[in-house]
Amino acid sequence: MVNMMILIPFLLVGLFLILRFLFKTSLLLILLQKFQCLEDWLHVHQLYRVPQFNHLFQENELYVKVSTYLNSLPSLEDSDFTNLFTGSKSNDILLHLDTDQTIRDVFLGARVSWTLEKSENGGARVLVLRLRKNDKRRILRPYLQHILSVAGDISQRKKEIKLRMNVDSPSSGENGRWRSVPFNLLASFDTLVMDVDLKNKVKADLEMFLKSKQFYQRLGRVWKRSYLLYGPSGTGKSSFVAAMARFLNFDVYDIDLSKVSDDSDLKMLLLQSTSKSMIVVEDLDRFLMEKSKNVSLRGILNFMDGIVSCCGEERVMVFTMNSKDEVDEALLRPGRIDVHIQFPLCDFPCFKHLANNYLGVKEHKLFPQLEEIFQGGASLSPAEIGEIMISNRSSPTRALKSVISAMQTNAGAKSRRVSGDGAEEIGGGEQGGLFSREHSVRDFRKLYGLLKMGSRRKDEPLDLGSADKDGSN
Ligand SMILES: Nc1ncnc2c1ncn2[C@@H]1O[C@H](COP(=O)(O)OP(=O)(O)OP(=O)(O)O)[C@@H](O)[C@H]1O
Ligand SMILES: [Mg+2]
Repeated sequence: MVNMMILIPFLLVGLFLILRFLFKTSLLLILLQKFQCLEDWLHVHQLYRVPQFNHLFQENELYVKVSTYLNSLPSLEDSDFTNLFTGSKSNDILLHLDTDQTIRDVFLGARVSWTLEKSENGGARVLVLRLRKNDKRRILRPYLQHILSVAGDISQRKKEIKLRMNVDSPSSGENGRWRSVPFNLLASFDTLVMDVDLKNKVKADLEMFLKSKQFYQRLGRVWKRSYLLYGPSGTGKSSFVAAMARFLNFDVYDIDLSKVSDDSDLKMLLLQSTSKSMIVVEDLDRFLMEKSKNVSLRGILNFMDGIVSCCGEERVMVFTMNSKDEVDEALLRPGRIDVHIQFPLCDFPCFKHLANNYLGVKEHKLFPQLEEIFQGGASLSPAEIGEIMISNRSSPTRALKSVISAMQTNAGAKSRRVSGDGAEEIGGGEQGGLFSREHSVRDFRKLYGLLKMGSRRKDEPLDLGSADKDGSN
C-alpha cells in the first residue's frame, strides 16, 4: 500500500512528461502519417492526369480551375512547405503549390491526393490526382464537379466588376451593343445611410437568391430576382445599385432606354448579357411618361419576362423610379417585380448619421433646433444634405446652419413629398424617413416576410420599404 502511494506520483509525473514530449514534438503526426502511408499501400490506386496544355498547346481550363481550387485548400496552408506570392492587390498573399509537392484532400469521406509534376517534355506541368480504386465510382465525378463549382466561386469573387452600357451610335452601326468600362465601385452597403435592418434584409435576400439555384430549378422557374427601388431624387437609389453589384460581385448592364431603337433591340440587349449580372434600368417611370419613345410598354413587359425565355442563369434585375404611383400595374405585378424598396427623404436620425459621416459631428447645440424642423415635416434628400455638408466641411456650425436655412426655404417640401415622396406615404402625413420609429416598425413587419420567404407564395412581391396605406399589413 505504501509502495503504491509512492509509485502513483512517479507514474503521474512520468505520464505528464511523456504527454508533454508528444505534444511538443511532431512524433504523433509522424506516426499518423506513417500509418496513413501503410494504409494507402494496402489499397490499389488510380491516377488521373490534368495537363496544363492540350495537344494544340492551348491552356487546359480544367488545369486552371483545379489549380485555383488546390491553392485555396487549407491543407496547402498546413503542408510542410509551399510557395508564397503577392496577389493583384498589394496586401494579398497567395499560396501556390510547388512542383513535386503533394497535398491531400478529403471528399465525401474519401482521401485523395494531388501532386504537381513537371511533364516529361519540359516546362509544362501536370496535376496528378491519386485516389483509391474503391472510391473512384462513388466520388470521381462529384469531386470534379465540386472542384469546378468552388473554383468558379473563387474566380467570381476575384473578378473585376464591369459596367456595361448600351451605346447609341447608328452611324457606326453599333446600336444595341454593350460598351464596357471597369466599374470602380465606391458605394457599398456600409457607406449608404439607411436603416440597418433594411440593409441586412436586402443582403440576406441576395444571399438567399445566390444559394437558391436548386430551389428555382425544382420549381421550374428561372433563376432571377427583380427589385424596384423607388423614392425621390438623391435618396441613394443609384448608390444602392452599386452597393448591390459590389455585394454580389456581378457585372452591371445599365440599359439606357432612350438609346434603344425598338422593342426587339431591347430583347437583343438582354440576349447579349451574361449570367451573374445585374440588369439595371434607371428612371423607368420618367421614360414611360415620355410621349414619343422607341420602346413600348409591351416591349418593356416582354423584356422583364424575356429573361424567362432567354436566360436561365442567375440574374438580378433592378428598376429605379421616383414614384411608382403613375406606373402601370402590370409592370409591378408579382413575378415581374419581386422586391420593392423605398428610399425616403432624410429624417433626423438619417441627418445625424450624415453629420457624423461628413462632418465628424455626433452632437451639436443646433441639433435640437434641427430635430424640431425635421419634426415639423421639412426634409431634404441625403444627397442635398451631403452636398451642403461637403461644401461647408471646414466649419460644422456653418454646415448645420446652411442645412437649417435650406430646410426653411424648402418649406414647400411638404407638398413636394405628397406628390412623390414615399416618406409621406409611410408616416401618414408625418415625417417618416428610413430611420423613423414608425417606419422602422412598419418596415420590420414587412421585412419579416423576408425571413419567412420560404413559406411565402412564390409569386408574392416583397415590399421592403413601401408604405402601407391601408395599414393592413
Ligand atoms: N442614403 C444615402 N446615404 C449616403 N449617401 C447618400 C444617400 N443617398 C444619397 N446619397 C449621396 O447622394 C448622391 C446621389 O445619390 P444617388 O445618385 O444614389 O441618388 P438617386 O436616388 O439615384 O437619385 P436620382 O433619382 O436623382 O437618380 C450619392 O453620390 C451619395 O453620395
Ligand atoms: Mg439615380
